[in-house]
Amino acid sequence: MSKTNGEKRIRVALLGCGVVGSAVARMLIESADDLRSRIGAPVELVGIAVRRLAKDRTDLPVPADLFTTDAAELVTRADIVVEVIGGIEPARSLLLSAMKHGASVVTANKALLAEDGPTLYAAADAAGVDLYFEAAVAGAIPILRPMRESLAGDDVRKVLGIVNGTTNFVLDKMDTTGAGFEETVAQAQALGYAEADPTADVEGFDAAAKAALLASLAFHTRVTGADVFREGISDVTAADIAAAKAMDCVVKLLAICERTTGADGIEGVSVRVHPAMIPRTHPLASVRDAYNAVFVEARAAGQLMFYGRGAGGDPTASAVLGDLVAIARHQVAGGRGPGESAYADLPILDVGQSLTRYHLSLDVEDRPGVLAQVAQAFADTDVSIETVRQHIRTNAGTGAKRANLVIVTHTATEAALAATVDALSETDCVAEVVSVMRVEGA
Ligand SMILES: NC(=O)c1ccc[n+]([C@@H]2O[C@H](COP(=O)([O-])OP(=O)(O)OC[C@H]3O[C@@H](n4cnc5c(N)ncnc54)[C@H](O)[C@@H]3O)[C@@H](O)[C@H]2O)c1
Ligand SMILES: N[C@@H](CCO)C(=O)O
Ligand code: NA
Repeated sequence: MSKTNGEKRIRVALLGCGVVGSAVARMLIESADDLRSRIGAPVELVGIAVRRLAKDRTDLPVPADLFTTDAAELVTRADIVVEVIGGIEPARSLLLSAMKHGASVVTANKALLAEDGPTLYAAADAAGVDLYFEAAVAGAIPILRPMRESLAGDDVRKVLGIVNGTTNFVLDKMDTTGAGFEETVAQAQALGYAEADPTADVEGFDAAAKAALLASLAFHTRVTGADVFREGISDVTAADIAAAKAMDCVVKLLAICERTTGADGIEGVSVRVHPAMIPRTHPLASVRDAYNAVFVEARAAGQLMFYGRGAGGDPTASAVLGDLVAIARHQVAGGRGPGESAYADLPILDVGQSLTRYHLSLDVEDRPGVLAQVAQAFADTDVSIETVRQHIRTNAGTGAKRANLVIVTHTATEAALAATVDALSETDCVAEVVSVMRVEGA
């Protein structure tokens, strides 16, 4: 902290002035009086690092001379550095330099934290400063601080969530309006939900980074984005959405983090992100639009649910400002927030050991013995069938008949199901395994 006219003030440097950064700048300026009262000292925005000075930012209530392209210099003269640039570099170097110069850090950068969080925690420890990142997971929803603080005395067993607004928006629109995939992704981008490169959202990288952060905090174990089994939604078709509807289900991109015992008897952490069918009666099915929701199951607390806006400038800025106030209070009153907690150091379980139910759609011949052959492929690979439905289709030209078989399994391991799919592909009456989707929450 520095002093002006004998009054302590907290100098804030903002790195990045995009969707989130501009909302943070606006809130810092417009709520200055309230923030001062809540913190016990005034907060002064001392600079905003941008890539181009020439851009028109006259809509922001910020003096033009606060903008700079020299982020490296800016981080050396702040008490709190807020990073909303995104990406690995230069964000990481800037944050490490900020901490070295004594600043605490607020970041919304899940990609960086999921790749190299321990380096940032170590730098925060070495400098005796705070590292807060509530905005990095599920935007406005308070979920990381509840995990780091409120649940610190409990034993978290499972975290199940919808943590990507863009994909939820896309899947919801596909379900309710029948709109196409590309069209809804473009809409999500225009609304400020999607990342600059929507691949990160659509292919599940964004959700995987968030799952890694949630699992690390929940299970006191280092989990990186690369440890997370990941499938995105780009292969989800209108037929999958219709198949889910026929089962009274919806398709959601889920992040699933579990502390569980694998088939080999070893306790570990299972973290996966993939699309799954969930029953329409499940609370997560009613998470619409770009909203996010996270379920937490803890031994003593039981089930908890966190719900709200997971993306967008203002909601994300709300989480950033919350962190900023927490840190500023520490700077006024002394003390630090929690650092890294990775003492449990549990192994990351292979995805092959995770258990779920599956929905399979098969294109098969329509002749005697087909069902028996298909059932044999399941029996041989130790996967138990729960239901089978068959629809006969007649080719209008040739009159030839084919069947579409829809099979839902009982709970099976991912490894066993993969073996079933291999066996089906080698069964001569099966023309194609059209789709395989996991079924959760039933
Ligand atoms: N948009 C959201 O809903 C949301 C929600 C939660 C977290 N986040 C995270 O917040 C961060 C920012 O996201 P965003 O949506 O505001 O992105 P954005 O692309 O709108 O903004 C990033 C800004 O940083 C600027 N920038 C890039 N490199 C820079 C540099 N070296 N110096 C100065 N400025 C630089 C870019 O020009 C851009 O204006 C990301 O880490 C993102 O994952 C975003
Ligand atoms: N692109 C992200 C922003 C929030 O991290 C989403 O769609 O949820
Ligand atoms: Na959050």
